[in-house]
Amino acid sequence: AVPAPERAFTDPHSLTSLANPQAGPVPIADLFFARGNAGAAWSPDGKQVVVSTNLTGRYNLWRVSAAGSWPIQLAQSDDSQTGAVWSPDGKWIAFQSDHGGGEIFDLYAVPANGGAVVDLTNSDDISEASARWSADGKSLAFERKPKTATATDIAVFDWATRKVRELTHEATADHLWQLVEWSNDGHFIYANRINADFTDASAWRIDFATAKAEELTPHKGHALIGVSAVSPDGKWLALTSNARSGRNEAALFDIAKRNYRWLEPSPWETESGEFSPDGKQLSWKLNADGRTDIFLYNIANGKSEKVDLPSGLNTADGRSFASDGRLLLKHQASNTPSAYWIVGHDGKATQLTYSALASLDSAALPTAQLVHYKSFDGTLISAFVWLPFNLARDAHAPGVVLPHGGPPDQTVDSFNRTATALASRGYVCIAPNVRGSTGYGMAFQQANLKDLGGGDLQDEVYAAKFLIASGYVDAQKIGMTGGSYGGYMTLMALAKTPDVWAAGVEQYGIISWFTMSEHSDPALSQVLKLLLGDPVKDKKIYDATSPITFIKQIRSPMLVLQGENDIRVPKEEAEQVVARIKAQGGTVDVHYYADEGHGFDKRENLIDALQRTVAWFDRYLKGNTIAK
Ligand SMILES: CSCC[C@H](NC=O)C(=O)N[C@@H](Cc1ccccc1)C(=O)O
Repeated sequence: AVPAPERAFTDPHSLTSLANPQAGPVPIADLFFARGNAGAAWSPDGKQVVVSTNLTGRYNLWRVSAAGSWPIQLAQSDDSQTGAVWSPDGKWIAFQSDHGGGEIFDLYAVPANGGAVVDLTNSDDISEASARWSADGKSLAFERKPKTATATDIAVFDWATRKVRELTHEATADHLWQLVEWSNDGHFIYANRINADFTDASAWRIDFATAKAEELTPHKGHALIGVSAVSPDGKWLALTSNARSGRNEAALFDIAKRNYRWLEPSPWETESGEFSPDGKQLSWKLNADGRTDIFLYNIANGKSEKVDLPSGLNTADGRSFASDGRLLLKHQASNTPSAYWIVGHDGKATQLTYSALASLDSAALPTAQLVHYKSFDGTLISAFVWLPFNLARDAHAPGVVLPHGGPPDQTVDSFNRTATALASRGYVCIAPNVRGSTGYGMAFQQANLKDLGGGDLQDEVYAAKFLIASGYVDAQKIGMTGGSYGGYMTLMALAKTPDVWAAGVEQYGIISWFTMSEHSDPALSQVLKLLLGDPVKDKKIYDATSPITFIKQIRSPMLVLQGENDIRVPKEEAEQVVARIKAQGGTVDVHYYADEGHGFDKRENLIDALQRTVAWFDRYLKGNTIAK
């Protein structure tokens, strides 16, 4: 068994469908009129907040009074506007935007009181993103990646001259730089240098004047050590490191003495956040099996207090402290769409934004419950299960397994529109955190290395078995759907374990790691070398882990959904899936979304993709030809 935190095993028979006279199929469009939130930032005076939200069906910037007000749209575009940061003089908001999901971002700025948007970097072949203002407002540090480069570097934009100066020049092909923030005195920029498969990282300090970069956390072997903030007096770093236990742990790091003060012991992963403006507190996050809470650590007495928000997924988008110490946090849960909350000096949390359609009553929405089951080799797997209301335990219900992307990622207790749509229509859904997922320590995260679609696929199969063992689900009516690595898993599942699955919906999934290494973004081709080895020397591994090797065995109907501009899993993958299944006489359908990249962003496409998914499962798992 792969080592991971201890959890109690769940008897599948203990799952019990609740009676709920209010329950019924949630209209799919309503789920996407529950708007999303893609980042928020305080104004320097703490009176206003800028939010990236899709109130219009597009992620644009909106300004809202921190005391609560009707939101005012600052900028409009068909393309998503994210990463908003307010200039220190309060006059400008810088942000990033790409074209049609193609991930080649420019940096833009919009006057905070309204006015024309300025394209700051205006470069078609270089991506500029994640801007951070220097405290004097004269410079913006940002992450820079030319389209054909393997590495992301750090550069600075001079506000007065509009000139860009590159600070780092990554020499290896398999490392990238992640910008964190400036020191208050403007002398340094803090950043993380990370290897492309996210198994090794170190905190660095870059001298703004000379561009000299110094590694602050050198270490032997592989360890993930990342800085998330620097204290206002420049003495401490907020660090997250797995060097001590193999699990991410939040720590304070004394820059002069180069030593650690670990915050709170926990069997679960913890992550450092930001310092309060007075430097007395550090925020940190506890991730207990996919449910997260924010805590405030008092640096003087070493005690932590939990921020009082409802249970679920409580997160900080970065830059969450206002200048007077109030906190801006995001809360969501499986039956609650995300919203921003402000935590006052008295610790009381007040909801700032309301994004759900009034008709989406949490009490009528299926809620996810956390379960734990044993996989083929005894490894304990955590999963969220959505059990429909009013369901008879008669082994008649269809079931759907929802694999996540990554592979290093985690299904968390978020508002999951796919699971809600399906569970409200009688599908029992399960979203497992299979080996390879984050959140359970590095040994667990690396347990699918060079074995993609091996042990991790078996963990998905055991998720299906868990549903069947509950007594609710018909073993002949199990489907799978997921995006990216989740799409890969769907292809691998229907091809390698065809007896288990009656239908699949693969969204921008990978059919061949060989063609991926030719067509994917150069940075991701490097990732493949770390995950699988060299495509020529390690051909056997590439063959054994590519769905195309097993595609002849696919028997169940497959729906393919793909963005035209995806640079991570390019359209060639979807085209091969369709061509191969058609050629062997199988059932396959496909829909390509123009102006979409890796995942769908535009409301009409999100609605369309979920409607097609539900219709596919209604047809092939329930035997209905018309979707409701
Ligand atoms: C160490 S995996 C890094 C790849 C990246 N992960 C996180 O964002 C990613 O884009 N993953 C894709 C799938 C993929 C994996 C490897 C190479 C290309 C694509 C995903 O979103 O699941």
